[in-house]
Amino acid sequence: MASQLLFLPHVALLPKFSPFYPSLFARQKLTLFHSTTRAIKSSSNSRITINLQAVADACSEIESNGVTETTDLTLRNICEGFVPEHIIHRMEEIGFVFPTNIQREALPTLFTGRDCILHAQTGSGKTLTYLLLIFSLINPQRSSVQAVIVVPTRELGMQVTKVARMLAAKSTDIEVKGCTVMALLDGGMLRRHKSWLKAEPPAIVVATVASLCHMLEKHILRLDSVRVLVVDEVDFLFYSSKQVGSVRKLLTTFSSCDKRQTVFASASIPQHKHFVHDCIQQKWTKRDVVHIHVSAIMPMPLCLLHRFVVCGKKNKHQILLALLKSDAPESAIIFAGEQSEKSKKAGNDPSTTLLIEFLKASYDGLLEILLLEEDMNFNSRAASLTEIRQGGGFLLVSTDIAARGIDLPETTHIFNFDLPQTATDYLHRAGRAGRKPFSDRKCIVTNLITSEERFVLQKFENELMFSCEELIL
Ligand SMILES: Nc1ncnc2c1ncn2[C@@H]1O[C@H](COP(=O)(O)OP(=O)(O)OP(=O)(O)O)[C@@H](O)[C@H]1O
Repeated sequence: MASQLLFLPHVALLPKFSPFYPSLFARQKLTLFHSTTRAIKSSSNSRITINLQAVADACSEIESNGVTETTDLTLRNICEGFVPEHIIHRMEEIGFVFPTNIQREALPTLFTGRDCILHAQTGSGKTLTYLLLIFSLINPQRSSVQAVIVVPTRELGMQVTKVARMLAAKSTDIEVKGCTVMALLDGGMLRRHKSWLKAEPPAIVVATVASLCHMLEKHILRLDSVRVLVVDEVDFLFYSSKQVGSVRKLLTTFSSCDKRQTVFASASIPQHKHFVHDCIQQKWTKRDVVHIHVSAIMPMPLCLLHRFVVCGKKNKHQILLALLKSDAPESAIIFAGEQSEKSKKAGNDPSTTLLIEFLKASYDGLLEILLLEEDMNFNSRAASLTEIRQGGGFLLVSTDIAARGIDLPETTHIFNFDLPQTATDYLHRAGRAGRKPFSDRKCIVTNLITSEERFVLQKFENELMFSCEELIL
């Protein structure tokens, strides 16, 4: 570990216009971080180089200096008295024993009933955080919808539903009424859901915005009894021109912030001060909403190593193939850009199709080659993810549809075959790897870029405060 080098820009060198520019408190922590690190070497390219072991040491020092404490506190210690015993028992059976930083920092505040914005790195366990709050509040004896979780995609909805159902499943030795969880997602059987909602409303609904609003507009579902409303990947929903109107309506017209506890979650909340201000002004949350920002000085998980390879458009496929051979990932996601309207009109094949065809013809490794993209029908999309979750290694070729929230912990490598559009997209794509909270395994993010794209990658590095090393093949 100590031999790995990591580059972290000095606070004075961070671009102030960056949406990820840290708050004053975080800047003070970053300054403290720099001053406590002895492994600083001067560098000519406006960056300082820090030994990774020193980073880890300095972090725990900062953490014990008021950010988080490293104690033997368990999730049970935090949840007892709030979350029913059978849920705590299930949680431990599944293997969730010690809290991650966001769980340790957020749960005590959530249990006081305050609205919260959970802002923490990818793979840091935000899902379990808000689910534990939900289980602390709902009463399975009551036949009404008591918690709603809004997600941007069907895939993320299925995943959250699965975790909620796993926690709610009755333990064999404990007799309790089970709590029902409905997945109300785009592409689902809405007619069946209508009958279910009328006959016996589930306690928890996990929904995509369009399906949820459809049910609300048709008065098939009401939010009167909802005690918690969670919006996961909140920045994505607010920045999506298709969904933002419905999300606002959901937060203010279909229900009122005074009558519910509101929780927003994401690894990226650009302009977060502005967002908190909007939350209060627009009555999306109560006035005393708490912004819980974990790892404010480092939005990117430390377990990710970033590198780039400069290549021409013509040899990109071959370089990818060479990297797959030399890196031998356990499982990998290859991100390709979405096809432009212009390219569609010209009758070109999308980048994803070309990649899949190339890999099927040339890759002779053991990993299964799979595709996930918006243009596939919902059944094929589900089939790809089911295949992945059945085990065995995979090479998933995908657009940004797989970049948000999808949890495939066996992913060790990310390849940006095409660079993402924004630093936020980079953060979420990269964050599909390195998703085992207590593992010190390093995962690799590789960017295949042309020499002209180097400055775009540099911009992402500055905004997200990480550094990419060049790999010369
Ligand atoms: N306390 C815990 N102990 C062990 N593993 C945990 C714990 N909490 C969560 N995990 C695991 O960590 C992984 C990431 O969790 P989760 O999907 O909630 O991350 P996230 O913060 O929502 O990430 P993203 O921002 O990318 O959506 C999951 O595989 C989950 O099972």
